[in-house]
Formats: sequence, structure tokens, C-alpha cells
Amino acid sequence: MKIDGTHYRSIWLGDDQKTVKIIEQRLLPHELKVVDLKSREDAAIAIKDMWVRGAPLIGATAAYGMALAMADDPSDANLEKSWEILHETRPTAINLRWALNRAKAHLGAMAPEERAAAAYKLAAEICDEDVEINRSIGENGLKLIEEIAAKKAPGETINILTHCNAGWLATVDWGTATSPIYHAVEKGLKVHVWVDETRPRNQGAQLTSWEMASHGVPHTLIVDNAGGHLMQHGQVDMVIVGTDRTTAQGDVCNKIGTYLKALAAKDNNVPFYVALPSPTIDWTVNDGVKEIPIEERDGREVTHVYGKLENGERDWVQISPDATPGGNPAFDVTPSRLITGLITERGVCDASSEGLKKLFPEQE
Ligand SMILES: CSC[C@H]1O[C@H](OP(=O)(O)O)[C@H](O)[C@@H]1O
Repeated sequence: MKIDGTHYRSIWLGDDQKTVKIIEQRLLPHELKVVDLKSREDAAIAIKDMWVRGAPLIGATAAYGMALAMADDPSDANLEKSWEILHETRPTAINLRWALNRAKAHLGAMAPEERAAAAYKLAAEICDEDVEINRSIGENGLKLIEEIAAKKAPGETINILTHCNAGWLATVDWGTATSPIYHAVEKGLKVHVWVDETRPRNQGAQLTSWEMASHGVPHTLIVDNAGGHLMQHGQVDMVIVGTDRTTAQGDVCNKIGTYLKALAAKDNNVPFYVALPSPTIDWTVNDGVKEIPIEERDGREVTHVYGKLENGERDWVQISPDATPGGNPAFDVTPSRLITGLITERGVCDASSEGLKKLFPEQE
């Protein structure tokens, strides 16, 4: 996306065609800092410590992590070891395993001396595919926003609520949940976005707000618990969120708090959509509540908040007593029954195995 006239992706290759460049997202919105990943270990740390995050971007970073590893040592043993090291960084987003499996199969089938160049090429392909998938999700989601606009008085604002950051910062470009919003704004529709702050890591407050502000999208930051109230008072026309893993029957795993938003939407007849790129579908899993591993992150992310102090320094500030431990499940699962539709790159479908197989018949 464009920032002050400069076009950015969230991950790209340096001029040396070896170094991987990313935006260090923990510093946003206060600082836009590009950092270099020069090794598999750099890529693993960037994923684990959330310098980069978001299912598609995690997959893309892991693919480049495999390329960095092959440039160092293209042996079969290192291919296997690299898969393990990168796979264990975060357990929930299926794009990580999808990208690593794709790289391992592709590279494993060739001579070691060919692997480094092939790995970089594959990582670039995965990035380019992600951009096109998200562009298509935007075009398909735009139609839903236009349908809502058609039911409102001319010029009336369409209010969309989103949770966490499923923006271009969570992908290589466009975002998933934000792509329909960007397409709608580009088409001149009058959109306003309610941005859930999304405790504890505040991806909404820090990242989605920054994206919306950077692109002139009218938006309001709200606490996570305000969404139900806004829906009760007719101030939300639709909800669009992202996903980290969607099952073959349409259950959606996403940032913690998504399930509660879906319950409120159901109770208030607010359409609840999930922007779903196909690499985020886990066809091997049906019951998301029972089968998707939910990442438990450090409780310190709950007992402390990271922000910019009055003196401009950035640090963690403790908000609870020393003796109070934090519980920090990072995701939850929204059952398909609460979801109005899945916005994929191939179109919009019901959150069901029938709906998904209609769009992805090759999965029959
Ligand atoms: C388009 S994937 C975005 C998805 O990833 C986020 O999780 P995290 O920031 O912990 O990687 C969140 O669940 C978003 O909806």
C-alpha cells in the first residue's frame, strides 16, 4: 500500500537479492522501521516475537526463512531442520505450515545446489499470489458493501466493524478484511470503520488505526467491549474480520474476541463476514473448537501494555498488581453457524463444507 507516496509491501527482498526486508510492526504506529532478516533464525524470531504477524504474512516470512536457510546450507538435513525450527514459531495460523510444506516438497524434489535460488523464487511467488488473492477478496467483498449501501439513503455512511488487524500489514499487501474496505473507498463509497483496539497486543489500536489513518479511511478506535453496544444501537452495518485458520466445515479461528463479536452480531442481525484466502483453509480439520491449537502467549502481554511514554520512549507499563498472573489465549474459534459468509478470492460462500466445496471443487 502507498504511504506518503511510497509503495510498500510488508515483506520484500533487498537489492542484494538475499536479505529479506520487513516492517518491524511492534514499533508502529510511532515508528515505521524497516529491518533486515539475514538468517533462518532472524525469520523465526520475527514470527515468534511478532515483528511480523498475520497468517498470510507469517507464511510468506517462513517461506523466505527457508530461502535464507538454503542459502546457508541446502542439505536434506538442513531442509528438515529448517522446517522444524520455523514451524514451531507459532501454532495457530495454518499458513505457516502451508508455506513450509509447499517449500519442503518443492525443494526436496531437487538437487541441493539448486535449492537456494528455487527457495527465493518460491517465496516471491507466494508473496505475489497473496497480493492477487487479497485483491480478489477485495473485489468480492466490495459487492457486499455495495449491497448494503444500496439499502441505505444516498450518501449515508456504511459502518463496518473489524477486529484485530487483518490489513495489508497482516499480509503481503491489500490485507484480507481491509481489502473490501480499501476497494470501497477507492470506488467512492462512504465508509466508516469501527476499529476494535484488540487487547492484549492492540493490533487494532496500533496497526489497523495506522492503516486507516494512512489511507484516509474514516475510522474510530473503540474498546473491544463496545461492539455489542454499537450493534444494539444500529451503528454497525456489517462486520468483516480475518482468519488464521478456517476449517473444512467453515469454523473460523481468529484473534481472541472474534467469537464474542460474532455472538453479538447474531443477536443483533448484523451480517458477520470473514475474509478468507484459500491458503488459510485447513481442509484436514472440521471441528475448529476441538481441533485447532490455540496459541497461549506470555501473560505479561495482559498484565502490561506496550506504548509510547510522555518522554517519547517506548516501554511496557504494568497495569495490574505484581501478584496477578495474566491468562493469554491468543485466538478463539467462531462456529460456522454464527458466520454470514466467507469472502474468498473465488467469491463469497456460506460458512459450510458445501459452500467451500462449491468454490473449491478440487477439494472434493
Ligand atoms: C489476515 S490474517 C490476520 C489475523 O492474524 C492476526 O493474529 P496475529 O496478529 O496474532 O498474527 C489476527 O487473528 C488477524 O485476524
